[in-house]
Amino acid sequence: MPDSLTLPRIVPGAPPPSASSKNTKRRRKAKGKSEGGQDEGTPSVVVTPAPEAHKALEPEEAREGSVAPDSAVQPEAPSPLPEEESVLKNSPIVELVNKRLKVTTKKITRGAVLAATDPSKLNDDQLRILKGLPSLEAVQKELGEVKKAIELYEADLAHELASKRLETEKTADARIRAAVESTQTDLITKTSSLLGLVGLRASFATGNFDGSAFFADDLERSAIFSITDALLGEDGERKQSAVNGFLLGTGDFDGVAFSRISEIVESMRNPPRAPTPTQDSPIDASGSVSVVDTRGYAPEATALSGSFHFIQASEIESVEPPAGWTENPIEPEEEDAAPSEEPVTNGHTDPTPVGAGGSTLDWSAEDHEGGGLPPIEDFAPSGSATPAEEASATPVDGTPPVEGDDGFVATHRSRGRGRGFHRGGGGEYRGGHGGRGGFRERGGYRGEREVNVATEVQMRKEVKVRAADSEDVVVTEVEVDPLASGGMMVNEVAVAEEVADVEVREKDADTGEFIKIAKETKAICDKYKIPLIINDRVDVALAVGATGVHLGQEDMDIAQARKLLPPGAVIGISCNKPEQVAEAVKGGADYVGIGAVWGTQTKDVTNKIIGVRGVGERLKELDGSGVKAVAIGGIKSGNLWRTLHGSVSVTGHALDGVAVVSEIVASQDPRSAAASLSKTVKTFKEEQARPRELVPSKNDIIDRVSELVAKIRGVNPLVHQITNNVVATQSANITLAIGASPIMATEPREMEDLARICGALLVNIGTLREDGLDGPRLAGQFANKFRKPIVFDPVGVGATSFRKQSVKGLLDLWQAGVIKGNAGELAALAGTTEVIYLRSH
Ligand SMILES: Cc1ncc(COP(=O)(O)OP(=O)(O)O)c(N)n1
Ligand SMILES: Cc1nc(C(=O)O)sc1CCOP(=O)(O)O
Repeated sequence: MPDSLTLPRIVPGAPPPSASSKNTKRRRKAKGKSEGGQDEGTPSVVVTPAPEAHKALEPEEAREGSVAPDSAVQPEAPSPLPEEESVLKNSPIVELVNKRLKVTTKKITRGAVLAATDPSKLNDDQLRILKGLPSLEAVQKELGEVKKAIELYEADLAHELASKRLETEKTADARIRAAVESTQTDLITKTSSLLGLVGLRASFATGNFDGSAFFADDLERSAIFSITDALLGEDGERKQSAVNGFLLGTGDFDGVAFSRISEIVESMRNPPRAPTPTQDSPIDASGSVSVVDTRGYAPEATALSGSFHFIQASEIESVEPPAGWTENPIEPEEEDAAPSEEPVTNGHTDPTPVGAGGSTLDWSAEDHEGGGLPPIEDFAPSGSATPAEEASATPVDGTPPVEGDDGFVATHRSRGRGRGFHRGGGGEYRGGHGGRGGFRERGGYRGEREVNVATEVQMRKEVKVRAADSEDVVVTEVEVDPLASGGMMVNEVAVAEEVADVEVREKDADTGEFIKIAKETKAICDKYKIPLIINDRVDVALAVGATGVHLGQEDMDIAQARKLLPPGAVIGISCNKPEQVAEAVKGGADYVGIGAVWGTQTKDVTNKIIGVRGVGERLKELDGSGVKAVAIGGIKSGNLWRTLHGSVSVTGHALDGVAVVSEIVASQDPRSAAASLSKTVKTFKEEQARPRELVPSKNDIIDRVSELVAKIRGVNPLVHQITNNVVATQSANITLAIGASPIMATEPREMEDLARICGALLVNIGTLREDGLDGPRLAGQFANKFRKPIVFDPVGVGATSFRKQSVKGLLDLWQAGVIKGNAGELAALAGTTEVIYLRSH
């Protein structure tokens, strides 16, 4: 029981209570001390003056132990809040008043004792005290009221503060709850995205899902493919960085920001739905639509990615020409015109067959055999936003391209009729062993592929085919399907007509079967006098008398293979890192396979995807060695130009060829695919071999400039400029002054249309911002696609890492015809500090 309840109740006129026990006294003393109550010296019997006898006791009196608590009048203070109770204690003012009250009460008590005494027995002092008793009682009353007022005020204040605190805490709680919920939701979304991405890996691997419609470019495709590899791969660090980046949304993976990777994955998970067709809708009543990706396989019910919704042809909006534009009719695809494949950007591709009566110049027409840029006369004249009438596919005057060495050469895209490319020189036959084989028929392979990709993948046996041009190394790879009957008729033709050599890459078969496949392939190679390379297996190469072997980094070393193989055998080795290339040179390799350049669905690539400029860094290691080089991984006809041109090293070392699997294997027409690739490689090499006029004389320059200006005046080409906002006005005026028309557009959605109608593109990064990068990304890709020259001005590239990264990203994506820069900018691009060094000395 609390002490206060054992305290004597002060009852007016009551006899004094009995003496307290020692313990009670001690307790009371302690209590009194702590609460400002009576001390031991205070008489325990007190009598309140008569006038106050009826008055209910004040709470303070109860608290002080002078009354039982339940007799006290409770102040009308708001009831304390839960937290308030525990902290209620007297404020210093109340303590002060209490002290005064205590002293007054003591005096009154003493006075009360005197009042009960015979006045004649009192001395003067006592009489004076007695006389002052009423005033003391009045003071006590007043003090009691002051105290009550203070307490009420303080209670109010405490209550208000507590309410505020409670409110603040509630708001903070709600905020924390919301933050936790949103983090959880975000985490759940990201985790499910991540799982989706992992699921997608399986789809990529089986070729079940191409995903092209969702990538803005090959860099993005590569990054998505390689992040899926990283997530499932052995490299813990890379895996961790993929997971962290994906969940945190910061940083980048193989050059693509994680924020963009999440965006791609999300758009794959929730692809845009086509609007419900209405009368005005571009989707016609029959539901016939333009198809985004001719290689995007329609999903089977067994889509591996679970939560992924694969875009259906029926969901894709047909693209309407912008209002007010005179769009030339899109002719039905010519029999020999391949559907355009690159670049495919977020949901758009260019389904218009180039040169099939479309509005643009047809650089890729067969007749434009010499490649390169067309003469300026062929540029679409400007003056109105109406796309120009189709210019002649053949340069009007039959003159060679204006800028022959900038790498923009028409890709031969004809398919079906097999016209066009003729193999120059034919391959030097280096094989020579082995008997006849005879491939079994491929038995409806193409039909199967479309309906059941997984089965096709299981059955796929890869044979790689080398460059069309005699001594060159790899260009293409074809497929042998030992399980189907009928052999390799289609690919045999492809091999015969278009490739320089073949590599058999067999991953499933046991030795006996491998040898059988290799023998059959060799029979074809022998028939067409094409070298045969065996991947990984020296024993199989020996067994069939192949021309050579291709070794992986984990396979037998070159020296060992050399000992086992006959003299003159060709030995190639895969290299992902520059030091591996250097090692290959030392080890005596005949060629290196550098990759993977781009993302690929053909193989689980565990190494870094190096991009075209990464290839250049590796090619540098081959300078002066005589060792040949081919690039491999994700090479398609659509990115072959970029691959070849973009990979030339800073020392001028170019690829000798490229190795391609799926571009031929998965093609509807392997022979044309091989022809297209071969022609591109051949033209590239011719361009490389052409002597360059690196430093034209001053007079030459003046002559050529005046010729060019005259031509520009005659044509009035539209020049698309993405430039910095400091010089935009001057650039536009200068463009007008020389007789061309500027169009200063940065909106990504305009880039494809502009690339079709413009004569050239300028990209200047002077005031570029992160949110402005999509424009130049797409502009450059489309300019490459439509063979329009790009002038690139990497303003201040060495100054900041943002500039460096942006320029790297752009140059990894498209091929500029001219890079214009001052010494420092060019040095920064070349990765040298020479200029800075000179300056600082
Ligand atoms: C020309 C060429 N380059 C690289 C490879 C890859 O070979 P490897 O590293 O042995 O990997 P697998 O092909 O065995 O998966 C190649 N086969 N050809
Ligand atoms: C077999 C192979 N080796 C690679 C490497 O990086 O070493 S990439 C690759 C697959 C190439 O197939 P595709 O042309 O279909 O992308």
